[in-house]
Amino acid sequence: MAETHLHPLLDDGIKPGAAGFAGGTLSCRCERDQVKAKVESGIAHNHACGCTRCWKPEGAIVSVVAVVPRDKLKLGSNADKLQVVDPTAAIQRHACSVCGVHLFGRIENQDHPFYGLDFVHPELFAEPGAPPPGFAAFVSSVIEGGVRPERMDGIRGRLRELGLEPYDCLSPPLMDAIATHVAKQKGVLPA
Ligand SMILES: N[C@@H](CCC(=O)N[C@@H](CS)C(=O)NCC(=O)O)C(=O)O
Ligand SMILES: [Zn+2]
Ligand SMILES: [Zn+2]
Repeated sequence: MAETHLHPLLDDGIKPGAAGFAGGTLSCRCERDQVKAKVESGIAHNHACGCTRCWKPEGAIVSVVAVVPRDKLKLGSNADKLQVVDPTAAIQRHACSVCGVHLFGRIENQDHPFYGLDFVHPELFAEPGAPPPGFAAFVSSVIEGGVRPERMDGIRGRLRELGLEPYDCLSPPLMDAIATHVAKQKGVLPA
């Protein structure tokens, strides 16, 4: 059977991050006039995402995406090239209108469980050492991106081999965090 290529950051095995990784500069992939943003923080919840909305490099089956506090992300040069991909989505993905890379995704709805966090793709950091992904989310969604359903056993098997437990939504701790937020909003749990 053909090898399963998931993403350039995953295909050769997952490399550990550097202890002191504290963010750096994200760049789009234009040959010139790159859009840049500075992240003055480490990343959290790094994971592979199989959904159709997250940016992935050409040929990848999954994206790799993590979060940073939104107040730690500062836009830099050529930010005027950014466009919001889908203004109706919960995550407003700011994409370079020339190369298509999503520089960051932002949640503007203050009631959203993940409000305050921006989504970033760690492979866009100039600096090495970002902590590696720890699980895989929205794995069944790769079918919506055109992957044949017969490949799913191979894809989930490869993710497990890499130590990335595959989930078809988010991981249990993140699903619990979302449910807790909703329960507090509804008043069934104390705020
Ligand atoms: N099956 C859908 C799932 C999309 C989805 O729900 N993506 C998740 C993970 S990134 C999400 O939180 N999306 C919110 C958003 O895109 O605004 C697809 O693949 O398009
Ligand atoms: Zn670009
Ligand atoms: Zn996604």
